[in-house]
Amino acid sequence: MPPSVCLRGFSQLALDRTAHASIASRCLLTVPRSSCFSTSATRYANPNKKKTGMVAAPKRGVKSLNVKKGRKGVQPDTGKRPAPGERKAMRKRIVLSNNNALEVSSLIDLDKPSVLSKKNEGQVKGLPEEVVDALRAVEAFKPTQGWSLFRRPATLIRKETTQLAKLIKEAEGKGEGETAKTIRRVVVGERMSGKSSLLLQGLAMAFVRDWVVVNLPDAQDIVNAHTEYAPLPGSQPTQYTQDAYTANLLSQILKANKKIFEGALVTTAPTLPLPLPANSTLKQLVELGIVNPDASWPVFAALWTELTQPGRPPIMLAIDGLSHVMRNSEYLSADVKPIHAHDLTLIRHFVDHLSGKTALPNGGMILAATSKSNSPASPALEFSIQVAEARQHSGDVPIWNPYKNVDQRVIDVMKDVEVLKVGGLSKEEARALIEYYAASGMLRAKVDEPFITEKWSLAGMGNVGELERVTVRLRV
Ligand SMILES: Nc1ncnc2c1ncn2[C@@H]1O[C@H](COP(=O)(O)OP(=O)(O)OP(=O)(O)O)[C@@H](O)[C@H]1O
Repeated sequence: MPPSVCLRGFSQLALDRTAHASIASRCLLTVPRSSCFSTSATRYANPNKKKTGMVAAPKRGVKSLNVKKGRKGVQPDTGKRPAPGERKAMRKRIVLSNNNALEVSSLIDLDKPSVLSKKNEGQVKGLPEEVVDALRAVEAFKPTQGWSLFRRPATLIRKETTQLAKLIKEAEGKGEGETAKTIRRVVVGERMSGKSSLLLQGLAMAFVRDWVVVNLPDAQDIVNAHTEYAPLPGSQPTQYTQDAYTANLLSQILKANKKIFEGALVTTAPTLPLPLPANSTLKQLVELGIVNPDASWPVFAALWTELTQPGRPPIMLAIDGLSHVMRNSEYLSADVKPIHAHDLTLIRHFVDHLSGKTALPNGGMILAATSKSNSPASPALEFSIQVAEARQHSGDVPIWNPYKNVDQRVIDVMKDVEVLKVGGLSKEEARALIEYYAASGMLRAKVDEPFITEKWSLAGMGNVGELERVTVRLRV
């Protein structure tokens, strides 16, 4: 008698075989001529015809399973395309309020009697609502600046702001024995040191003091060949007008200075290509150029003549991104030669004032800001700035390398312009700004001496843009 273990083994084997047989028979029923457990025999017997045989090209418009275009799983973008100009509008969008920030109850606005006072130094001051509107109209706010972080626009009055305020006072010439002056300055400094913001503060002070403000918000827009241009008839050497840009500039000037223009009558007899009714106001004159861009340059010239008549307010003429206009523009002349930026009428108008060739009889300021983030190379401007700095600090005046070509037109414009250098904030200024950030609820940290010292050092000894970045933009 075989042992029971052997019998159990045999019976199990028999059961398995019957099971295999039944599965095999089922497989044979469904897939004849192919084995369930090994496909190799079948594969060798029927080699894949697709690899060797010809496949008809997929028909156009018919989705073929065998033809896949692009990466696997990537769906074609069927979203709505942005309308022309929509992306630029988004990029240039200015947000001046943050509803999540707290209202700072201690914030006092700048006002006409005290705006130029030295007492404001080291304090954060609010910009009055009408000044905010005017600054917005002249595109003084930049999308890269931190306005969208706070409840409403406010700015730190730093020592450079006080210097600028002193110059504005000097330009007004309202003190005893003083006369109105034309002050010319170029704002220079490190990247994000607050040059554009200082220019904005200058414009704000001018608005508060009821000056006429003309701002060329971004020099790049004037020279990058994005706007139409045409030679000015009778100009020698040829100058070029930019009608669309000038008409838009006139509309910005009108929005920002509406109150003054509404109350001032045209006193000269300007030569215009279109008739102007008798006893028109400056507002009507400007509107003529806005509605008829072809007449925009003669209207701008006529407006300037009007503004320089005796008894008119002082003028603030400003530009941001100076290096863009201190070189050739992107425009080409009729003989396909680059047009120098100084041959564009608007820029010519600006540089004539910056160089001191034309003065402002009622006083005022020509203010230009350089940029370190968006500035094309202008060796002549950089050299002129170095010379001006050396002159002001009685240092060694650098000498131009005689083997290098120089843009003499730039050197001539800049030859006696002074610079206003924007440095780092002092610790007291940094404290005032950090305390304002904390009061706005945008900084949730204990503000004490070690904290201020740490942030001031992290910001490269008080670089205001870096200070903003390491405190409120990073959310410590
Ligand atoms: N007086 C100020 N009060 C408050 N914030 C300021 C002040 N000045 C500058 N800032 C902030 O510092 C940042 C840099 O300022 P701004 O854009 O004026 O620098 P910039 O020197 O013009 O820079 P760039 O060289 O890159 O053109 C901005 O976010 C701005 O909000």
